[in-house]
Amino acid sequence: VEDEVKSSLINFLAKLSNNKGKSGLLLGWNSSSDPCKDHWKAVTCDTRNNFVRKLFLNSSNLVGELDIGLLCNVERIAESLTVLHLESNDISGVLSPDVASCKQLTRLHLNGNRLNGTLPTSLAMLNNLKILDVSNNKLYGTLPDLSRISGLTVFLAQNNEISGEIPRFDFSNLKQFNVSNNNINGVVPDVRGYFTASSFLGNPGLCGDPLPNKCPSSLQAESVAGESKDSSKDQIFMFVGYLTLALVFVVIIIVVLCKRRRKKKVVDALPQKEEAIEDGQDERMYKSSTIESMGYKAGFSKSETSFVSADNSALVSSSLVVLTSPEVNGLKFEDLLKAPAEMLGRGKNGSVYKVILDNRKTLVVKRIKNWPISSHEFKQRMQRLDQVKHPNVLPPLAFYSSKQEKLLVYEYQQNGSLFELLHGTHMPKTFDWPSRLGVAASIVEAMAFMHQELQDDGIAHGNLKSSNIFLNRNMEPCISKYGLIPVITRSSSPKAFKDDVFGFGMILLELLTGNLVQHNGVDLQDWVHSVLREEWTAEVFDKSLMSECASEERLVSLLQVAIKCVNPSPEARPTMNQVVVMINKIKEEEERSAIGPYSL
Ligand SMILES: Nc1ncnc2c1ncn2[C@@H]1O[C@H](COP(=O)(O)OP(=O)(O)OP(=O)(O)O)[C@@H](O)[C@H]1O
Repeated sequence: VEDEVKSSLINFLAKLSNNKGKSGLLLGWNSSSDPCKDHWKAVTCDTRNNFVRKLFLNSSNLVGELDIGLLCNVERIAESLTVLHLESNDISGVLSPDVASCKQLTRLHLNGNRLNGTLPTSLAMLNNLKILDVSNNKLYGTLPDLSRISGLTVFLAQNNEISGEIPRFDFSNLKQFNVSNNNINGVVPDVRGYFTASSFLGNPGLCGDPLPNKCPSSLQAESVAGESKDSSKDQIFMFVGYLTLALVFVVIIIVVLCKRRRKKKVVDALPQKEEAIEDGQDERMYKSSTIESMGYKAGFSKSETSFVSADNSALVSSSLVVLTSPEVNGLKFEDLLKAPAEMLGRGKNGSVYKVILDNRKTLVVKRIKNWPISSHEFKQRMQRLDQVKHPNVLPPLAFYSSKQEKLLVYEYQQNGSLFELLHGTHMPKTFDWPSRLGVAASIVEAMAFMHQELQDDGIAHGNLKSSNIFLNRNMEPCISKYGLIPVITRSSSPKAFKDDVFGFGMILLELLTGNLVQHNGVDLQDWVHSVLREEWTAEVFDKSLMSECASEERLVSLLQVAIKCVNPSPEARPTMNQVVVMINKIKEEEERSAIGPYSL
């Protein structure tokens, strides 16, 4: 490490410790040794190039003054320093605008000191910043506008003397936000339900949702007026945007109209009500309707429907085939048709409805249009799937098949999907590390079982993702929609099974990071790789896992399994059986550590 870097680090620490050069206080840093090669205390370096990466000077009894320029004005430091921990000391002084030169900073922890002055607006130039914690200081002045920092996930500034209004933030990106107990005034911006009142309380001049005190209408109007003034430039962009959208919309309508005209000529079977719903002409019909009223008479009449067992179903082509699950014993098509139905979702290949039967049993009917699979093959597949039952796989309960559409009936899962559990706004506090590991183990066990049973039939899951994993009434994972993919030719079949392994790897990454598969246009696996390349492994993990002190060793082991599963080359990915072995090993280690060494 160059002399300039060394002397700047020493001077920075000396100033923080009030120039009291006591050796203990200075952590033994001295100019005759090397911060990286001699492993200075509290310093982490990049082993490849000996650049200083992280400084851990938190809780170090530092009572001096902060001079961030001593670090950030040295190019070699500014270009490599990613993490700076100074929290829980007694440091005074101000954070100078020089901080902006430390461009690589991802975490800046200054909380729990006596810092005063205003946060510099130049903080907005720290494009890589993810965590900024300045809480519990004596900061005043207004908050800088950090909305340009797209990756900021934590902003904490509570318990200061900050005034002015809350500037713009991208609340959808933030995982933690707190400005409580300051002197902030004005209207709370639209936090879209991401944060509760506790993030804003203790600011007498602040009002509006989610705070209990409503804003006086004059203030509300002022804020709207203010916003509109600020956003005059935005409005021009928005106008251009809307114009483009309108044009696209017109083009789409023309294309849809042309298509519909062509379709009408070929198949004239769908009744008009159905078309209206599918084209979104009458949204009100979705709710409190029945499947029948939604046009499920399409292509067949009620009188044609009949209850038939799986065994002789192939003889009756236009009937609901009820499979062997006892839950739907005696289900008739009429029962489905007359039951109240609610649309849960609609994709490009069909829609999903929640149906409540007379006996209060709640089902889900998935309707798939134009699935390129012959009715014969579809029936064979459903009946094969019916033979292969696993407690963590949601079996199809019944199905209907015609040339244009297929219907599939599943049991409704009221606890929602794994996707909602991980990324929804109502995430319970209890989705801790042991539960996540348990969920991963159950999914992979079930998938390995299904693969083993169905490999010869060439039936893979085909779309394994967290939104297709539901939580049953015991909060155990249940894999849904197994095998709902186009027919796989024998030659492509091994790849489909390895694609399931990829899907499972992505679920592991979601469980470990708490992030979405796609975020701001970046694929989760690419993001994870980029963080690992930089040797910032701990930064990958979900903050809530870190804060509950989950074993980093086992988090890393599971991460390694995930990385193997998402290998770009399908052949290099492990089989589901191999993944089971790897995950069970981690689970056993976890269980051993929970029992503890003395209880044996
Ligand atoms: N068995 C079920 N129980 C409860 N909710 C369900 C069930 N099946 C689907 N849903 C819900 O219905 C909605 C639409 O389901 P669908 O399967 O079409 O989801 P999708 O993930 O958008 O589709 P795709 O997998 O084709 O991309 C989702 O909100 C899903 O959570």
